Amino acid sequence: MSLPHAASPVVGEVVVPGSKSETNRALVLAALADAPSRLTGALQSRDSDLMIGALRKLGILVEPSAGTLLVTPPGQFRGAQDIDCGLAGTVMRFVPPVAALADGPSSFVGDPHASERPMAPLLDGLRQLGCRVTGDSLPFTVEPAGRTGRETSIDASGSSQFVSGLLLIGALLPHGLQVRHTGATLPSRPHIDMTVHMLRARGVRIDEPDERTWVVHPGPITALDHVIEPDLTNASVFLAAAALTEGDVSVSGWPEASLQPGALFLDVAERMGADVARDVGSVRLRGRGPLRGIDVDLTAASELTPVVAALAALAEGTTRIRGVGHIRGHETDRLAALVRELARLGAVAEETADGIVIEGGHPLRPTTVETYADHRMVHFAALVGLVTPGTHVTDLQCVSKTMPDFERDWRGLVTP
Ligand SMILES: O=C(O)C1=C[C@@H](OP(=O)(O)O)[C@@H](O)[C@H](O)C1
Ligand SMILES: C=C(OP(=O)(O)O)C(=O)O
Repeated sequence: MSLPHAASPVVGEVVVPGSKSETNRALVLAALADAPSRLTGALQSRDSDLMIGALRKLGILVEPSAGTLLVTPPGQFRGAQDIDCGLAGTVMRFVPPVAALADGPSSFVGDPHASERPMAPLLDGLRQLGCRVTGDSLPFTVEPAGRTGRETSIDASGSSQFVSGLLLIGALLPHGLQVRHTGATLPSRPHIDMTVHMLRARGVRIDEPDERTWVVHPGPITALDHVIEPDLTNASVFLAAAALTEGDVSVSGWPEASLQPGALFLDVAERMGADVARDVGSVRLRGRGPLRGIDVDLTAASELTPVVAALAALAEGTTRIRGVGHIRGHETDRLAALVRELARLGAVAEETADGIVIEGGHPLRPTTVETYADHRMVHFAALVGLVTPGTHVTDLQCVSKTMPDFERDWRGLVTP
């Protein structure tokens, strides 16, 4: 599948769909709440469809109604077989804890590569709460037997989603829940903060006695109608197009304050030399000539790595991305995938223990970029393709994980 080349600077305004992270949390919290909730602006994509499918199997009612989703929790969750997680981290890490509240065992399955994604710390956490769990990666089963524990100690250096998944159900456990992170590093902290924030907004009391401990007090999760923000990590792809082509792109609906780590892209782009104007309700990025390589720690926002890697390959000088070793466990081993595809494009890049170093400024040659079923590898390839005519991808379909209309919106922006 060929990707569009930008014959002139990319200029335009884009509206991106709802945040995957917020949508899937809002769905789970609505399922756990004490009454029905209405979600507005929810993402419609493979990951949100998988979340809805998984929750429906456990007995939750999700009904589209006038452009919103009405979510009705069941009186009692029911155990279910073959709950499909696809390749969605939020489904495989957030739904098993919900299944731990069901009336019987549940089993979970996923895409072939999903079995490579780390699960053991979350499943250990459920075991510490008293569940019987078979398996340490997909497929696995969760049996709620004897769920009386209150304290969990887990190593969440592989994914912040282990912490978020447990926190989501904490208030509904008889004695609440304490989660303690034992590992040396903790990625994607803003995503944990998003979980805590959304729980607090629903009346849940959570203490954070130190940087690695969360205490959730028992009590109801109050139903809340929720308006979901646009997905800022997905927005970064469109903004990056302006950075690369001396263009001018605005994203409307940009929240004034957001816990999404995608918002950190604006700082990265500024440091690389783009002009960013933050206005009320929108953000505008203008490219101002060649970008420059930077040394950047993306521990908090590792989702941005493929986009930043594309900019780095086309920037002057060296870019070092640190703090993202755990993305070897994302949709694919993203560090290996990026290094391999950058080499195929003629760029110079190497993996480090916790990231990637990319030497910019080497002329890229057109090639067919392998996507490894990873939506963000399509974003990477699309950005390279803007300035490298003849770039193709093996599979565009995988963008449907979070942005089914990516191809339409991208072509609409690049070749209006
Ligand atoms: O909780 C979430 O919604 C997410 C947390 C992060 O996971 P990791 O901590 O595994 O990076 C992020 O990369 C992922 O895309 C979404
Ligand atoms: C890591 C990602 O997804 P997931 O929610 O499947 O972990 C991502 O979207 O970049």
